[in-house]
Amino acid sequence: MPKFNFRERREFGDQFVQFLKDTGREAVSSREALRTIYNVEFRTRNDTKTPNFSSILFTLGQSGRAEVRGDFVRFGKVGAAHAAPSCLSAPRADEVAPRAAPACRDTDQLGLYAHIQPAPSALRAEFIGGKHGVEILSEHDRGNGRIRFPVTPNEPATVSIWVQNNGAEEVTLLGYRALRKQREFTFHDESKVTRQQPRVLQPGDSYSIEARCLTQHYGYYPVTVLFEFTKEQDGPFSIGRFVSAVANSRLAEELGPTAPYRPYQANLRKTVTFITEDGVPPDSSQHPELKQLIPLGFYNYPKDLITSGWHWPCRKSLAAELQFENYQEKFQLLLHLEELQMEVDIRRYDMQDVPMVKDTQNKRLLILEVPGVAENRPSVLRGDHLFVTRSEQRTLPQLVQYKGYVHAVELERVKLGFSPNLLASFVNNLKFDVIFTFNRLPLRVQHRAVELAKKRNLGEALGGLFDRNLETNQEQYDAVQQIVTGMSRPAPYIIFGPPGTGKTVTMVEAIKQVRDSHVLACAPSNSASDLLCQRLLKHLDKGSIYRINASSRDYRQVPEEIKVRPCCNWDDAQQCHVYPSKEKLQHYRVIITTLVTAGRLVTAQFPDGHFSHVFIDECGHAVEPECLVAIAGILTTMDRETNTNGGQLVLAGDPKQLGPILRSPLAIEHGLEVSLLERLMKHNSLYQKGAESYDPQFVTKLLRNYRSHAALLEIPNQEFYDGELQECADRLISYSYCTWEELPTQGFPIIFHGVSGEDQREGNSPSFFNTLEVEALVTYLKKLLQSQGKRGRSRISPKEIGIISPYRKQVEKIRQAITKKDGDLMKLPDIKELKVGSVEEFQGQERRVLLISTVRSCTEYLSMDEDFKLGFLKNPKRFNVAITRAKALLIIVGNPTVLSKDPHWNTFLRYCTAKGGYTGYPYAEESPEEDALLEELNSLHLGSRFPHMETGF
Ligand SMILES: Nc1ncnc2c1ncn2[C@@H]1O[C@H](COP(=O)(O)OP(=O)(O)OP(=O)(O)O)[C@@H](O)[C@H]1O
Repeated sequence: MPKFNFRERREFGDQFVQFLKDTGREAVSSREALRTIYNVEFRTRNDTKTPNFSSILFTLGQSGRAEVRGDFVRFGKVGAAHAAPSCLSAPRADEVAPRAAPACRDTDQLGLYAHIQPAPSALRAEFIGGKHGVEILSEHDRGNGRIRFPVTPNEPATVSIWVQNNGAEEVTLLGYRALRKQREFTFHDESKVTRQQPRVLQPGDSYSIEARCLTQHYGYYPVTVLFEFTKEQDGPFSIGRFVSAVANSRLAEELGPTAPYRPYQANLRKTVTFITEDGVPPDSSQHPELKQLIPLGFYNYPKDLITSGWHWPCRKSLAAELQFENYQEKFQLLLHLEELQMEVDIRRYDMQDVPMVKDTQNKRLLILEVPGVAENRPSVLRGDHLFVTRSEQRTLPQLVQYKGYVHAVELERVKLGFSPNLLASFVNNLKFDVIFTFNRLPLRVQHRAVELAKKRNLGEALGGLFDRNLETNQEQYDAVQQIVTGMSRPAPYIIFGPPGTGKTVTMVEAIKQVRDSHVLACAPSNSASDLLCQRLLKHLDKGSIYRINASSRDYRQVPEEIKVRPCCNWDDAQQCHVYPSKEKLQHYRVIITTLVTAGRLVTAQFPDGHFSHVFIDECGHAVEPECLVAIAGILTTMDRETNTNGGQLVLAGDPKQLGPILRSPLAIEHGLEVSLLERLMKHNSLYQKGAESYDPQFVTKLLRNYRSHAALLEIPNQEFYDGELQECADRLISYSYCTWEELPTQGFPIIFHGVSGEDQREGNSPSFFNTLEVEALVTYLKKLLQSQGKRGRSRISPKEIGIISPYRKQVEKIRQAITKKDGDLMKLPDIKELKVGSVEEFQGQERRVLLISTVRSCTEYLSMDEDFKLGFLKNPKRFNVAITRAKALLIIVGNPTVLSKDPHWNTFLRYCTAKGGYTGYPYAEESPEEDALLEELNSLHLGSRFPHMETGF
């Protein structure tokens, strides 16, 4: 190997950068493209010997002349050596709670916060940096201390790592070792260097060490290697490298990142004055039949909420216990705080210099590509708006900003209606800077709801916030009878219990039985509202049910059953969801909406007493003001003297399943995370357990599980339900996979398939994906769907299978694999009915077979910051929901090492292993020796702690 010292390599690097500029290619940022230019053009210009590409790139990185992240390279000064990529400045990690999540439902949760990577700390630079002239080099250098090479299962792959002394004095190599053992890796060197048998490296010497990887499984195998040295006057020192081998299947390769991950860049916009020109909204939002009689205020937060730093009087209001007196004030403040956080968060999606083109089908619309919109990043729905300014005018002190209304969202692009002025001067590919906004409507209807609650004196309907002296009725009725007779009024009736115990079924039965009624049935998400509608359709005359979708809802996501028996507000002629007049709506016995869309009924001002019942399913999943949207202005409170016909509120849910989704850590800290259901059950004596049971006048606890095989209930029962849950499922279904040939152990219908995958990200999406897990899922799906009806097993159709993944990006990749990449699966006629979604989208749902891909995997270990890596897999409620959706078979695909760091997942993993359900990548619990890794790192004289160093950049 030719010997070049650091200075020489840097000079060659500088020449190469100049060469790129001279040939007009300074903007090339793909590492592989640059390597080709270097090898094919630059190196062959003359006969001079040159260092290899990896080593000059490494040197440019070291000297602060290039930023290298995976395949992405940017030349130019990046500040000090090892400068951090310009990571986001806001929101800071400590500004958002790890458990917090965006307010938009049915979206990926953690992914949103996953971008908040700790900056690549100086400690990492210190760990990987060359010292005393000693460098570690490899052909497979990927920058930032990473050496990564491909491997094929069952074929050993070997790469050389060079230890090179570019200094002026001799140094001694004392040895090298993997910090965390990785059984796939072995290391070899000619002299078998050890402390007892060290190797002296004279100035200019190189010494080669071979890293060899052999694996039987597809996977990502990372190992952190420490090279230890000593030098006469300077004493001992060490240099680290993150070595990894990757065995990818073809599918995994195809699904890999489409663009290098670019984390959010702080926006550099200066303060300018904007003149706004309004755009053209889509038709349906202009002339609805349903008149808007109660105006909806804007409820903007007071501007001084930011400037005064919400010290006083906010803190006092927040700290105060919730009373009916402060009900409105406290909830409105919490909603303002939540909105402030949403404003901070949405900024990361802003774009600069993006072209728009005219829509060829509708010349009045412009098309904007928005990468990430398909996965709700940013969440953009029909009727929402955004602002654009002309990029070339960016530096002007006064700017015209054009408001564009979203007419349609199609995959990665949106169609926008702008002012005629902009259209008149528009030419295709004109570039714009884009500022996204979020829809404030959900916040506004919640503000109005808490205001109405106060005005209409709903204190008692909200569970007797201050008057708890309600007469109790000791008679034992079952839940349905209680609801039918309305005995709990004015207090709400609560149905609660573990998953699959029939809460929704009980609610549907009660709705069926309440005669002479007008019912509003709601749930927080579209999917749970659809479920209510689907179940009601089985029992009620379809002419008596009406499902109102928000005008922004994508019709393609409405379940077929609701479309086929048209009982929803889709208008074929207008091709949009419409709001019929109040008079028409009053004829329906049951109206079903999401909680937020119920606000539209409030605005329409139905006559007092029109709605006799409000049923809210999955109530624990909504913040209290959100529940209130479907109550305040809808139900009148029953009063024994003045209004005996007052309405009945029925809430169903499980406080152990998913709670409300919030962004603001302040709002969470001060109670917005506590749902109405949870607050009533925790703090209201009516709903507390008496000596033996709950008072059936107000509450029913359901404990018989009609959904799942006993093996599936074991862990949730033990971890969350004190063993009270009883197995009552129909065994024809729940035992239907007990003899499936793919089960590691017959009779135990759970497969825990260990995959040593890799966390990946692409483009500007902070969400993670893991293509090796997709590969494993696809293999199981084929086995399930292709070999049907064997060994007494009933046939299964795609609609009886569900796949859950906590990350939006993984959901997208799985869908792609099933419907576009895998030739066998995409051919299946009903494959589109196989639901793939986040845990949120599966709350309340069930499938005969359920697969879960947990995504997060080991990356470069330097610390064991498992908290960060696990992210929202760590949330017990999410864990509980995910593993309780299956009736007969549950398959988990994930990394056991990572999952075992969470107590619940670890219990589950141990359980599966003990029962013989574990398969895939061989996994053994970590030895205490491995757990001592952190201590060892801390003893390397590289600083006192190693937080967050494992994350890839
Ligand atoms: N009394 C019953 N007899 C037989 N099957 C029942 C009974 N009650 C409910 N089921 C069935 O049990 C399953 C779960 O019911 P349901 O969805 O209502 O439960 P849930 O408590 O709402 O669940 P989750 O908490 O997951 O939302 C459904 O398949 C339902 O048909």
